[in-house]
Amino acid sequence: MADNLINGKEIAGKVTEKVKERVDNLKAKGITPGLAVVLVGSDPASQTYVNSKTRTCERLGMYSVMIELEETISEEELLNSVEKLNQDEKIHGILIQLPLPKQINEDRVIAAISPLKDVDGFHPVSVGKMMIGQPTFLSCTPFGVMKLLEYSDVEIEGKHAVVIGRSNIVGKPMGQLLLQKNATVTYCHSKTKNLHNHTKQADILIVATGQPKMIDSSYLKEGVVVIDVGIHRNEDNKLCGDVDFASAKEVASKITPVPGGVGPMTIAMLMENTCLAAENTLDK
Ligand SMILES: NC(=O)C1=CN([C@@H]2O[C@H](COP(=O)(O)OP(=O)(O)OC[C@H]3O[C@@H](n4cnc5c(N)ncnc54)[C@H](OP(=O)(O)O)[C@@H]3O)[C@@H](O)[C@H]2O)C=CC1
Ligand SMILES: Nc1nc(=O)c2c([nH]1)NC[C@@H]1CN(c3ccc(C(=O)N[C@@H](CCC(=O)O)C(=O)O)cc3)C=[N+]21
Repeated sequence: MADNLINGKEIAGKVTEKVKERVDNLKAKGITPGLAVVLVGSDPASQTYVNSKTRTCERLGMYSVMIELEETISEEELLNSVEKLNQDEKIHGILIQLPLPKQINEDRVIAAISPLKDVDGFHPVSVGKMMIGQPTFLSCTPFGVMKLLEYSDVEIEGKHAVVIGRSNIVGKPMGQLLLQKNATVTYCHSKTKNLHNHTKQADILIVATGQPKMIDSSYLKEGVVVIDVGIHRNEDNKLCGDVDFASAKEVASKITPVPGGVGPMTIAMLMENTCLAAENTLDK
């Protein structure tokens, strides 16, 4: 049943094509959108994402720098690097790859990013604006999921959307964006009782639990749209999501795979946000 697949890779390609046009327009005006990716330590998974971000920048003709810092760096040193990037006119977007090592307070580092360059949408100013429906940088993963739904002609208004997960970067903003499109939203999390009862009511189910293959067809209503945000790499280097794809695809009307679902969209939205950050400097 390949026909119920939501092809994130393909949709991300369409999104980045549009970004490319905007990049070309900006370049004609003398501005090259620039992204700085800060990577602390050498976690191989993080390295993969970071490489793919800088590669996509190159493909779109954007400027990108990768700043690699030692695992043992102090919070103060990291804050100094962030401040330098805040001041750097060639840099329009700053992404600090999470998680950070234990000695560093993530909240303080995120708060140090200029909200004008917060292309991840993690800064409290961006989150606050999103909550009250003002234009701002939206967190790339939930923003990417909204784009996936839009491109796949999934109706949201009046539908029951169930979000499993309530992290600040995925679950929480995800529910808000669906609410803004007039879905009825239920949040589930690790303390939720009778998870099946909630998920069985979902017309749209967003899974961001960080638990490999946790959601199988027993959690699903026939015809549900399933979006799998999860990403895990197993022993033999194969990727899987938080959804048991083989089981869920038999019941879902539409479903995202892993890889090739939400992941590529996260990167596409990061490019769009960086382009927007560069466009915003024109208005000043
Ligand atoms: N594709 C992409 O671009 C991205 C993918 N990811 C992936 O998405 C997934 C979620 O990421 P993230 O939000 O950062 O993860 P977190 O670990 O921060 O959050 C997981 C959430 O799931 C809830 N949860 C955990 N176990 C259960 C359970 N058994 N039943 C119900 N709820 C549960 C937790 O509840 P509680 O709050 O009670 O602890 C928590 O709210 C991960 O697999 C991650 O790798 C993340 C970012 C981007
Ligand atoms: N500040 C910050 N911002 C992030 O957006 C952020 C972060 N930190 N920390 C880690 C998570 C994870 N994340 C992914 C991005 C792309 C893919 C992606 O493109 N995945 C491909 C597969 C890539 C592969 O082959 O490994 C796919 O799903 O098809 C996955 C995961 C962003 N994150």
